Amino acid sequence: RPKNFPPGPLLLPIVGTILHLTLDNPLADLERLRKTYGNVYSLFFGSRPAVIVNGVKAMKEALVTNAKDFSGRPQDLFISKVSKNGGVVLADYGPRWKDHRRFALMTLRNFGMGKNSMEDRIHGELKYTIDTLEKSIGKSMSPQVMFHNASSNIICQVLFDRRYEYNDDFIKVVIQCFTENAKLVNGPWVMLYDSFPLVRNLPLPFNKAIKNYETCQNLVHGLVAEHKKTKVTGEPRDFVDCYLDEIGKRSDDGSSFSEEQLIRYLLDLHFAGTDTTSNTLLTAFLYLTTKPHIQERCQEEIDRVLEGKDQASFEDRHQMHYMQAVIHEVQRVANTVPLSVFHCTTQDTELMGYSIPKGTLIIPNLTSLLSEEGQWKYPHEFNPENFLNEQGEFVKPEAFMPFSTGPRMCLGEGLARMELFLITVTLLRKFKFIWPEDAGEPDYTPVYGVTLSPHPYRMKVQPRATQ
Ligand code: HEM
Repeated sequence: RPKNFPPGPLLLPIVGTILHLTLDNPLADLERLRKTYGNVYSLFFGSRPAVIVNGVKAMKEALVTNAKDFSGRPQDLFISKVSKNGGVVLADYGPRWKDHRRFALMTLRNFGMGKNSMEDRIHGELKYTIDTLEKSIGKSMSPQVMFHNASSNIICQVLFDRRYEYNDDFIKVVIQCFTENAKLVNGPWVMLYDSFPLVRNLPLPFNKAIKNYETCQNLVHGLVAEHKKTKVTGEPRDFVDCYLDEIGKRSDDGSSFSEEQLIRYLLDLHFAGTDTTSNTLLTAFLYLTTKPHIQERCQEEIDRVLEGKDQASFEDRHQMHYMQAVIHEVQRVANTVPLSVFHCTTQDTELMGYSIPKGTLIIPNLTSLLSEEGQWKYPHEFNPENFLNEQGEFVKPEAFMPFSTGPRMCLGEGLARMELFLITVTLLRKFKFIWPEDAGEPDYTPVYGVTLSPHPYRMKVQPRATQ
């Protein structure tokens, strides 16, 4: 370890500290190491040094106070190879990332306003979700495909101005690729790829992720080609049109906006906006279905606040303290992006008194915040009281950072929060969700990957008597 580098377990030649991790799910090991070495410690993936950042204090010092030093992205990991360093999620800290991030935030904001607002798009998609659930009344159904397609369609409407039927081949292929890659990318084979350059050319399972990415790239390429044929300059229908207009505007200044970038950017946004939201919704309905007293209390609040209204609006959340607490508690236990997206130091820097050289891999362990002792009333159980004060009002503890923090924080947070609220409230208002008698004990342990997801489950659906 370099001088004054964060401590960590014994380093072995060639393997580094990799033997301290269970490669198919290292989360429990990372917690065990935090207990031994403190909130800032180091690991070596082969010869590559990494610093694991845990707990609110260290996370804020790194990602907010010293944001500039800690906002890079490593450029030589497997995922960067898969996406050929394009897009925004994995772009290194610098002008290309900044320009693209600003552009996406502005475009998402513009599509959030006006007549065909984001709320309308979400409610539009909810009609199909409701239809799917109505067809399942009296039977037990698996909600996986439904929630993946709903989240995917909401972002597809913003990106491509279109939605897909739930059995459409395009969307089936894309979602299959996304869900596979979400598990491959933080999985054991990729960990080996990132740690040991010698294995990179072997025909190991990580090559499937590259193929999946290429498949999606080709499909999206077709959509961009179609847009180019039909678009009218200055009258953007969606994100693709806005970006193509932007390429036109910036054609002379050596800009980083290009069609190749656009395709990777679309895949980034589509993936980042689908797998995360749908896995959080799956977690929400797993808990709501298996904890009927919580479901009923949400429904009482929803009925009271929405009495006489056709549909929920995002503004209604301010009158729904309990519902808000439940959704946030779902996000806390869902821990959907457990190790965030890996960061990297942009220059030699310091963290909690330790020295960290430029180029060090930084792993923000968001898991450590979401169950940090001292930050939560009930860190290790599902309990909406974690977000309620003595008066029963909704409060958000500072350790609630499922979207991370600082300049690289999730740029889809606003959209994701709106989706989670409107979808959960609308479905709970209309239906009662029941855990099937023959389904056995619910399994709350998540399946590990770059995103965590619940194990597949089934639920029964009944129309609500009040509807
Ligand atoms: C429950 C849903 C979601 C969760 C929990 C989540 C969480 C995260 C996290 C932890 C990061 C990494 C931040 C960092 O590196 O510090 C991230 C980045 C990102 N997310 Fe989300 N996300 C969600 C939904 C969305 C949606 C709906 C979109 C699409 C609009 C989106 C787009 C992005 C993008 C583009 C980045 C990269 C930002 C950058 O590198 O500058 N996310 N998200």
